Amino acid sequence: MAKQSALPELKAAGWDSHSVAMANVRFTAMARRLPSILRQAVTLAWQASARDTLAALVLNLCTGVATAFGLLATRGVLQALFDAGPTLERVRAALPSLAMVAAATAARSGLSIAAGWAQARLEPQVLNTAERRLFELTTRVKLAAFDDAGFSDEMERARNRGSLAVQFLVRAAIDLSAGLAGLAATALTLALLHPLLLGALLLASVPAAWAAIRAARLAYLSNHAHTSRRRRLWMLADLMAHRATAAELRAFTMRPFLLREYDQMARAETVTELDVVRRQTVTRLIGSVFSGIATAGVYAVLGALLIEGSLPLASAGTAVLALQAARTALALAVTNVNRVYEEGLYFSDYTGFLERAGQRMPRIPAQRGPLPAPHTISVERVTLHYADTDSPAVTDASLTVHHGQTIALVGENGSGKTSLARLIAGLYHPDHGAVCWDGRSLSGADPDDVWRHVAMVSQEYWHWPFTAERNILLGTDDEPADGRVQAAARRAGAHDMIEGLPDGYQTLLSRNFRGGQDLSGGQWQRLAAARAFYRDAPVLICDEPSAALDARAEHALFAALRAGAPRRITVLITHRLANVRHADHIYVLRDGHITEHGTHDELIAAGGGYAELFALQATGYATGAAPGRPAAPRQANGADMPDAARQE
Ligand SMILES: Nc1ncnc2c1ncn2[C@@H]1O[C@H](COP(=O)(O)OP(=O)(O)OP(=O)(O)O)[C@@H](O)[C@H]1O
Repeated sequence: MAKQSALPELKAAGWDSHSVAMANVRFTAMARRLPSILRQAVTLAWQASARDTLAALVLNLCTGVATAFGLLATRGVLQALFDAGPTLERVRAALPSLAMVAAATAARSGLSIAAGWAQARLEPQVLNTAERRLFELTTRVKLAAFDDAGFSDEMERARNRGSLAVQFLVRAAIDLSAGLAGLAATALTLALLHPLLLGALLLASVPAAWAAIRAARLAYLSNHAHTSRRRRLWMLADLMAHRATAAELRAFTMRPFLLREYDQMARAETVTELDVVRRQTVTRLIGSVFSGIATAGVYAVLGALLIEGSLPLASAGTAVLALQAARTALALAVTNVNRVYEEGLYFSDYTGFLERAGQRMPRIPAQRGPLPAPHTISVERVTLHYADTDSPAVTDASLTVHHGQTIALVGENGSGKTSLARLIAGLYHPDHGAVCWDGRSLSGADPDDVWRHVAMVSQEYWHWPFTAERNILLGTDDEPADGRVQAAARRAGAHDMIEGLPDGYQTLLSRNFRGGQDLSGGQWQRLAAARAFYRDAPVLICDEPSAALDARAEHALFAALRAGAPRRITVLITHRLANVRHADHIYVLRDGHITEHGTHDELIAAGGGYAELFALQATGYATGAAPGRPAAPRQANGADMPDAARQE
């Protein structure tokens, strides 16, 4: 019996309902939507490059005019050839029209090539514009938005398919303009030959257009319904083919489990896709049958007009050619109506995301002048609730810290230390209470203004795939010439390690690129600390800055932090309590509440939770040390510290 998937069912997110509703609209409503999709596509293309958009559209229009011109010239040729008289004279009489046919054909080819060139130039510009607009928002939205699973899903759809859809949509819209121009040209020719033929042609176009739009809708609906499953498939594919997971996957013999999960998802996905393909094929088949019947009807009308004598033979011959050209133009138009509609649906994911991301932007206050570096940070009875969680991560917490002071946040896992630090740094805003820098609430400040003053060594730092030097310079536009990078690396104990890399500071730190190198966890952490030292910000937040460091590096790092402390406000989070003894004030958190606070000595004397945890750790280090008494320091002095930890 097949095993059940170990992963929980995915729920549809609330934000999704609008696009489900949109995708479920009826055929007529879809047809009504097309002009608005086209308008948006042309607007975007115009913003990317007005010149190339105009060129592509006008050149396609001119191609259509050349087609009509060519067809009407053909009628002149046929009229001359079907006239009474000797053959040579008839051919001679047809020559001017023949020359016009040749000129129209050459013009049509030239114009169509030029239109293709304008379109080819336009497409990458459109993609860049669309992506740039997306990334402007994703790098600016409130951090809290990323806690909402729906937002991440939506962002993924907009990023992976949505921005590509913009490019495809513009391509389809311009191809559609070419198809429509061709269709208009042939329609005009037919209308000039006999108005009844035009009506018949328009009727014949309906079934093909219906089939195209319905097939597109089916594909979108299926894709839409399975985004979550596809994400899970990609996630599994990533887990099975990634350098970072390769070792753990083997050590925990996870291969059968992951492959089984993959099989289950892939099977369900294939069944769905085949179902969509079957329904699309049936739709296209019905469309083709009706389209064929309608075309036969058009030729029947043509025959009737000819027999009745209301259409001369030369015009009938031209009408046959025009109908053939109309079929080609119709096929182009219908294919691209299909594409425009389909891409328009994905495009709505993109525009919808832009709109909703726009609503999650931080509120920039009316100008109050730049926020100066804080002398005092006060946290006033703050409570923070993450999205989709039942209980708050921080509850009614208050603290104050002044320039030159170091505070430490300690407590068990999940007690709210990182969350409180994020509030202090203005990365999140509290639901209740306020975080104030010199009396000014961060909720009313420009976030960039706040972060300018903050350096952060976070618990989960990213391995940025840049050179070692750029990893330290991150977030600055500095030209690294004055030795400050090396000085920061020395303070973080990273200089010797970087010098030992094949290209020193210019070594690319990513194995995804040729010649790139990777670092150990501790080496990356030193680099993260060097980045914070380089930034030399007035507020320094260190969240478990030494979790991956060896004892010597850890000692050096904390010595460097202490040395620089008088120049800034330092917020320190660590589970190694020996490192917080020097803090001016220690706050102990439990379940989001500050349960104790004071200096190390005060907290030890109080004999509460901090004293208990400290004693527990101390006994682990000092064999024979009595619980409640600190362990002997691991380094009596800084003599064997790497680099210049005592430089600050
Ligand atoms: N982005 C988030 N979205 C939802 N819940 C979160 C988020 N970040 C943290 N939490 C939850 O908030 C609570 C506090 O987390 P926080 O990371 O602040 O704890 P911590 O004290 O720093 O823990 P640790 O010592 O393990 O780093 C935890 O219950 C955690 O699951």
